[in-house]
Amino acid sequence: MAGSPTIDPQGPDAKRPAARARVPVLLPLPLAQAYDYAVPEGWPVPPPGTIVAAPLGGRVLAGVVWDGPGDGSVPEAKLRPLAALLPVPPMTEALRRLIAFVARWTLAPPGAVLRMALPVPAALEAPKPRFGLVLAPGVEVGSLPKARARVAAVLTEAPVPWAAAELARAAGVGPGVVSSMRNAGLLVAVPIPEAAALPDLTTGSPPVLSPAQAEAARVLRAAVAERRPGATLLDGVTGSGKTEVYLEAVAEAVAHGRQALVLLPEIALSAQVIERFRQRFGSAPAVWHSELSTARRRDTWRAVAEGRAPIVVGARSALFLPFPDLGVIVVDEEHEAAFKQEEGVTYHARDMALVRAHLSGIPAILVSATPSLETLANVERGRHARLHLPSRHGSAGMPQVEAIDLRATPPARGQFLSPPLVAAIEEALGRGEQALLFLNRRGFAPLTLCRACGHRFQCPNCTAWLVEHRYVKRLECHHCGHAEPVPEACPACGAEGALTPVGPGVERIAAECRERFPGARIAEMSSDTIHGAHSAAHYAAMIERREVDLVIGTQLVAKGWHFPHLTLVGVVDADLGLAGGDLRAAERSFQLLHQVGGRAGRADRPGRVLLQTWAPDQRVMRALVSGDIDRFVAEEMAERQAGGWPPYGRLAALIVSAAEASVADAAALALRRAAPGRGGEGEGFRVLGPAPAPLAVLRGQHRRRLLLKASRSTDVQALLRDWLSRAEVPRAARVEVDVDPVSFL
Ligand SMILES: Nc1ncnc2c1ncn2[C@@H]1O[C@H](COP(=O)(O)OP(=O)(O)OP(=O)(O)O)[C@@H](O)[C@H]1O
Ligand SMILES: [Zn+2]
Repeated sequence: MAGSPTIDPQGPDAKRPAARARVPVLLPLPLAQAYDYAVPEGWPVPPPGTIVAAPLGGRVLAGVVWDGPGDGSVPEAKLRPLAALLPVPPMTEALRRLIAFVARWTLAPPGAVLRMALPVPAALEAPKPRFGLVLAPGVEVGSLPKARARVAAVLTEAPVPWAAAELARAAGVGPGVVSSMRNAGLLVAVPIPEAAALPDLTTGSPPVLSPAQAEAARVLRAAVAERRPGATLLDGVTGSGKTEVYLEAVAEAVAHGRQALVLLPEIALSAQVIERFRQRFGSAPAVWHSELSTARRRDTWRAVAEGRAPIVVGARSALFLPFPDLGVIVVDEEHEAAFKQEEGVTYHARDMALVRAHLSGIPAILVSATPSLETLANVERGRHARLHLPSRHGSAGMPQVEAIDLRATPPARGQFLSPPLVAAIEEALGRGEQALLFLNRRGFAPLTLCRACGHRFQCPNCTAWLVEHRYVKRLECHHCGHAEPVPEACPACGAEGALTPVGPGVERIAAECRERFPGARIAEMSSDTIHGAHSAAHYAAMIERREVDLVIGTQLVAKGWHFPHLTLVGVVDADLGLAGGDLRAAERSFQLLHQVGGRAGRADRPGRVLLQTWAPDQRVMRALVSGDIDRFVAEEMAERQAGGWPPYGRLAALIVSAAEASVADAAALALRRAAPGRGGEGEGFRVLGPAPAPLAVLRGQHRRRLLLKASRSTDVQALLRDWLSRAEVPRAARVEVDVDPVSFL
């Protein structure tokens, strides 16, 4: 051993205490980085992904051992020790990398993203063991008095742990009998295993697919079976069976013992959709959305983490659930703006679903009858594959779409349904079929004014009119929730009885219909009448049972529903979505109206769609009438490309807000001055603004917007980070960053 260095165990090092292991822990708070913690002596060093409890200030929080070296800035002596290792499966590397990616992409602190992945602290605690009663060994049933014998008989017949109350009920005795038997040692408590059985997903039945459906299903099944990463657009007209096809991909994942995640816009998470899963698989999927109770969230989160939930159907936040072994991600209605979270971490769930699938090395399926231009551009670039279903299933054809030119056949004064639409409704009702009138505006009238002095009712907190809601007799702001009673007299001039509603909301259309079609049974469907999945299901069932003739609704009824007897769709104001200069106004209007129209004639009777418009020659109207989606997309793409707008360019918005207009202006100006490049212009990018946001005042906050417009190859995040670090924004102002904005309010 001569020459080799040796370590003297008695050397000076031995006298110092062994260096304590330290691990970085990311906590679910808006923190930019993980903090270091000491691993208490005798503990194994927890690997990245371990869910731990760690002290911060005076409290103890659940966090995740993070990747990479810690920041190392805290001297060892000051390092606080971990409080506990929590009894939950570790967070997978794919999910940790997703969190890091979302944080980088949206410029949100990683801890704020982590919070979305640890949304129910209660799920991280060990489930409390539950106990049930069984018969003590050796008890002679025959020797017991009558009441006790009845209890013993139940337990002999069904020797499983019983809850005391249930046992008493089953035996037909009072609860006192059970507790006295327990005290006497005749019954003993044993732990009840957690209700953890995997649902049986084999009893449902798939339909016989058409050749086109079967071919699409085959391709998707193969991708899932082989764990082939990459995204596929599954498109096809409304009612073509896209859902049936992606359910096959889900079935394939489940057959391989892997999990499947299906993301839906919150609004589409209806009982009807869940029922489709139940029918296909024989068992209900796990459901995840914002309305769940804490208990349901805790159970579902744990079931997912422990691999006991093979299929999860959820709104965008389901993207951050702790799947140990995901096999496929489906994003249904992928074009929906609702996938973008607008508050807090402003992420786009469709885009980040693609990231999660990529990080997990699994296929993603994007589903839509009217795909987003973003997705279509990715198909064009060869980044996504595409499967197309060309026609409606079975005998159902596409509905016939016609525009009603309001200039030629205007509604009568003070009314909103034109003579041709009224005639079509009468015909449909006369045939015993159902009609749907669509208007994407809640309430009775979007504006109230005084005929005497012209006073308009405006929200005191927002740049917005107050909307009259006649059933509750209130004027409401749809942005901040401000509400006030409708006054008798004009607050400006004092004139009485001079207040006039201007324009229609669904309540006003319903009123007009009640007058015009006195015998018709009318259902109004908007978020004023429908509170949550339960009441939506109630309405849907009434419509299915044909207890309703005429449905009047907002976008709540536009999507996903399948009502076989509904043959006529009337769009009250087809121009509504085109107002305002939003980049995506035409695209979104087309998608929405096409979806609404797609509710007509889905079964054996032909459907008809009537669009009331003042501009029948407008591009969107022509596209809807001709049904030529490809041409519309080509025209829209050409415009975006010419202007360098998404999907051919990139955008990021900075929204400045402050209680004082002058502070908002000063902050916006400071940002403008610090803008990257020369005068806000550089290689591949340009800063636009500041300008007052379309909602210049919202909830009492004055708002200004700046827009960074860049080429696709520009590193927008790097520009933004550098920009924000240099800008000296007054403390009283707030700056929000929205990368890839979807809303321009
Ligand atoms: N092969 C099939 N056999 C029997 N029924 C089918 C088949 N394909 C589709 N259907 C039925 O046709 C209707 C429309 O299908 P589905 O909802 O899957 O279409 P979709 O393309 O997802 O529609 P949308 O885009 O409007 O949501 C459903 O009631 C579905 O059960
Ligand atoms: Zn308001």
